[in-house]
Amino acid sequence: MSAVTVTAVDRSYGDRAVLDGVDFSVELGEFVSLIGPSGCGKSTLFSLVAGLERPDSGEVLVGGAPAAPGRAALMPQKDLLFPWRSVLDNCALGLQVQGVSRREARARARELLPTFGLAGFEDAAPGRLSGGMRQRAALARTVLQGRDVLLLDEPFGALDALTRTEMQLWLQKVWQEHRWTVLMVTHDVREAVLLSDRVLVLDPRPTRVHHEVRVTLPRPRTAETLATSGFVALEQELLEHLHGSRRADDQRRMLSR
Ligand SMILES: Nc1ncnc2c1ncn2[C@@H]1O[C@H](COP(=O)(O)OP(=O)(O)OP(=O)(O)O)[C@@H](O)[C@H]1O
Repeated sequence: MSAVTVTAVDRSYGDRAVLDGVDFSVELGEFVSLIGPSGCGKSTLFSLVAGLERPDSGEVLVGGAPAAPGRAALMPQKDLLFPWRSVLDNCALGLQVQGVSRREARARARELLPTFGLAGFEDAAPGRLSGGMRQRAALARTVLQGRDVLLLDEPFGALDALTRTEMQLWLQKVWQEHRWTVLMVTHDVREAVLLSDRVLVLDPRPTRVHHEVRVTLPRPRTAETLATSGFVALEQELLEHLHGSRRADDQRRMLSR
């Protein structure tokens, strides 16, 4: 059984079709990335998998059952840490919302924080953390919810290039240890290849998956992997498909004028 199955999903807003026949699946413990141009419906797709919205037609299954709130944990683009709560209390929040007592939620968060490089920062206010640390805290809060699937929406988009690479390598390490099932949206082709088992390219307006790349590069992938011919070839293949879909999108827009 797949962790996530999206079958023939359509979604429109008014008379505007955003998703049209989207099909894909994510296997248990797999790391899959979605890439596509801005505004192509990635966040809409995430809302459907998170069970926050329903498709007009088609089916979204998480763990074999229809998507519903509470099956997948969503880490939004902005970290949304509350400035007035400590790092520990921010991380515990996801569990408290599920009805876990504050004491128990804090204990579980305290246990996990060292893995996320946040030992010693439990009582700090989020404002004292670097950008990378804030993202690790937001990810800890997401992971702590103990859901079947993690949905990461451009988790490192706001970080500088050096911190971003560090965070990607760190995420790969903790993912290899824990084997969460991850579906990640990113605009960064390099990030997608570095982290994923498979990368799906979305063709916009209306959106569907139009190309899939399987990344079989051995793990752990390192900073050196980025320069290998195998890595560069995959990056190139994805860029060609991404630009191809962008060109097709421009043509469609020209024709509809
Ligand atoms: N609630 C809504 N009502 C009307 N239109 C919407 C709604 N939500 C999204 N849209 C439209 O659907 C399209 C897809 O939006 P969505 O946010 O899913 O794209 P995205 O790929 O996540 O964008 P980005 O990469 O910029 O974050 C956009 O054109 C957007 O304007």
